[in-house]
Amino acid sequence: MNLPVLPSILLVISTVHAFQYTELAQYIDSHQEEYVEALRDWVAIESDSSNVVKRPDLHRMMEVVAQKLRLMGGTVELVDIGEQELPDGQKLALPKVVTALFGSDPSKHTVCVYGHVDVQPAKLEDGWVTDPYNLTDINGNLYGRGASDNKAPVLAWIHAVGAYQALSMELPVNVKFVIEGMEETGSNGLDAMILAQRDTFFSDVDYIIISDCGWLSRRPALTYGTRGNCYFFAEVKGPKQDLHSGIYGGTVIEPMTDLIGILDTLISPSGKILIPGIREAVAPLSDEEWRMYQDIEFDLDNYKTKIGVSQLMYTNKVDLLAHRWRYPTVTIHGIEGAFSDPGTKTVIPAKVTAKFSIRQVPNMEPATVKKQVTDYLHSVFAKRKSPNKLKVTMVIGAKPWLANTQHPLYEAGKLAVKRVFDMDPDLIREGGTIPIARTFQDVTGKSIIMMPIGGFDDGLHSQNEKMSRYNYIEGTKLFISYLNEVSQIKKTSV
Ligand SMILES: CC(C)C[C@H](N)C(=O)NCC(=O)O
Repeated sequence: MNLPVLPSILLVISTVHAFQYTELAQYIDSHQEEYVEALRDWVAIESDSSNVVKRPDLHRMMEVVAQKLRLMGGTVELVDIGEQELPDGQKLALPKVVTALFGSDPSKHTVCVYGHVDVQPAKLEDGWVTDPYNLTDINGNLYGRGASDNKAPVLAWIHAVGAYQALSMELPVNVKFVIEGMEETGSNGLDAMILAQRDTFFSDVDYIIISDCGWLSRRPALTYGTRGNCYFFAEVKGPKQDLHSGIYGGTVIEPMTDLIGILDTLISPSGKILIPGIREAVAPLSDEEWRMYQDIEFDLDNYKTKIGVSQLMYTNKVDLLAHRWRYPTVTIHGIEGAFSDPGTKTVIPAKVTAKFSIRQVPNMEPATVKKQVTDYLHSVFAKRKSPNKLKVTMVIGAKPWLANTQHPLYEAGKLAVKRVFDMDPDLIREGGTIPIARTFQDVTGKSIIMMPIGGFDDGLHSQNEKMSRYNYIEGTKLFISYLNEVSQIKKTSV
């Protein structure tokens, strides 16, 4: 006799959800300026994790995050993750990791949102049009270091929770946060913290959500893979101090010449990695992957124009996407000790250290890569019969991460994107690295989704990094909607 009532109950439930979203979305729109101001405050903190001089700013950044979450009534902790040993042996306190909890209803799913608030270095003289630490709105784009990577996405998650609270709406899931301050330099200390808290903080976490990446185009995306990264220092040491190149040039075997010589053996001009064993380890591209890449809308000419190059390494879409996402590559980032100021100093640098990295993909193993690179560089160096000394160290060894796109987390993501943007998302991989993604997966055994809100042209790590207001604000609505969709996932899904 109760049966006829059922459809009207369903109608009521779905109406309530639709109503909630509209109200929440309106709330977000009407608080847009406040959110931009919050981002301005965060961008103003020079939380550069690679510069030891900026470490006090980084500590302050973590305090600011913790305080914001405390003021919202979260259960917040600043977790001490110990010290970092610098190359000269000096010890430096790592920025504390902020953990927070909103809600602990055992009948609900618990999601853990991971993000970071440290940034890459940025100086006006690098070619920024605006002060990198003064958020500047130009035509709806918010320029500032860390705006997209990853301060706005972290704030968007916090604001999504805040909107539910402000409207006295119950959060559809329990929400935990893990916010760190060392992502850009390899997430030092975070692996150990996750391992230590596996059976406490992480024990009731069902799913992990990361929003530390970007869309491929103007279409929203869900990300199911990231490359890892092995970062190396190769130091060549010669004379006891720098020398005049006129007085001594031609008589000494120069460290820089040795270094450039060995660097030139890492990768061919056409992008072929020359270190034995690296290419052989890579999982072959499957037919299914090929089809997925083929189906993605991606304009190579537009890509070329955006980054300002006349020619790309590959001329077809599938090859280009595959080499961006799921093949390794070698990048030489810079040489410490080299003369790089304006002017014409005539010096023979006594000690030079090259910094290069190799992006990792399945089935590469950082420990194996470390040995392959070290052995190879020493063998190439030996052939030069140089009296100089070579030292190779791997300073970051982050593994790649790959998710199952059939998991209900991705279905929920598609529904949330559809609701907010009225279109289906691209399913993409990311060429960059989120060092902790794989650790989360291996240590907690939980499923992860990456839900980017950054634009395809945000200029991460580059001059004039930005986050558009549109992505920031609509992204916040996406997170609001996603929390609701995740709450609908059947409790049995791992
Ligand atoms: C696009 C990346 C995944 C963003 C991430 N925050 C990052 O920059 N990681 C370090 C890296 O070098 O990839």
